[in-house]
Amino acid sequence: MRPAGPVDAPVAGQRCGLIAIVGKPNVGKSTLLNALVGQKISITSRKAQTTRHRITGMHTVGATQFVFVDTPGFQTIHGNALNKSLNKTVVGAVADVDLILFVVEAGSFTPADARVLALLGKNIPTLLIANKLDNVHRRGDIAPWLQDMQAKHTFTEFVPMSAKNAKDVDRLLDICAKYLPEQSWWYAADELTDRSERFMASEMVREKLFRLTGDELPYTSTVIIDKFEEEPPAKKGQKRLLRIAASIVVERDGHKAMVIGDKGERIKRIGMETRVELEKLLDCKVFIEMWVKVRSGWADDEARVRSFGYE
Ligand SMILES: Nc1nc2c(ncn2[C@@H]2O[C@H](COP(=O)(O)OP(=O)(O)OP(=O)(O)O)[C@@H](O)[C@H]2O)c(=O)[nH]1
Repeated sequence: MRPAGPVDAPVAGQRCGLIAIVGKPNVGKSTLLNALVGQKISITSRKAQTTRHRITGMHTVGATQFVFVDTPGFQTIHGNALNKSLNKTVVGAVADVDLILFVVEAGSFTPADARVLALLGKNIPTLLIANKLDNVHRRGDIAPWLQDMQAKHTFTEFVPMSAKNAKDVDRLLDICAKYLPEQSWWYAADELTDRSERFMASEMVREKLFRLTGDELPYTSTVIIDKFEEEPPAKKGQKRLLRIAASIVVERDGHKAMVIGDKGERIKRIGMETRVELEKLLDCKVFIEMWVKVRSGWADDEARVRSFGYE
């Protein structure tokens, strides 16, 4: 998982290291990653289990390069092939990092949180991120809750915060910096992610899909990018053009109708919102075509899960 080596010769005073963000579904891991990186690189939604891949996001400030890994929310309820693959990703992500951010909702600790915590070794410094503090109205309740939490695991520090509050996020970056070893940076200072533009496009479609279908569509739907072609700018001063064709794969005909929406309204909107955000993120013009395909039982079929890129 660690990159092969420094991009440049060692530079005195530089710090660089890996930070894993772990927690049960929906506690705000992707929101936190985006805030820490300062750009939207990981999708978020109100629906649990939107994140399926390990995403590396970078943030370089001063002499320090933070390299973040986002993990899928640890899923223990369903034992299908997709979920087994998700769980393996989480265990792999925490084995080899310099710091772990264990994210929970402030004031809450459920059996699902406990199952994730049980995966974390004792040797890697772990911060308890008590997120969504803005939802806690009785702040006095937090101190006794933190004491209970210390009895569950030896956390190096407690960080009550809100991933939506910029000051809290800056404070967390300062805290993280001191856990990173002195070594040369792995990436250039302006790199934000090691995922490809093609991957970012599929994630963006997936986010719009989840947001615009509300709770109706099961998380077993997925997105495949069938075409991703780049054309250089036609004239100087213009932007390059990306031609993208994306398929939304669902399990049933009824789900297909849901994604398409009345007179195709919903799929049109998914395409339009994806285009607007991708144009901003990738600084280019985007032309996107969308299709909906039905492949029943794909989430239960291990070979298919692999062929869709979930190892
Ligand atoms: N009020 C409040 N809401 C938050 C905060 N952080 C995240 N959220 C919301 O919590 C929901 C889940 O956030 P995500 O970032 O998608 O959660 P996740 O842990 O990555 O979820 P999975 O992908 O399911 O593992 C979204 O609706 C966020 O807007 C916070 O600090 N305060």
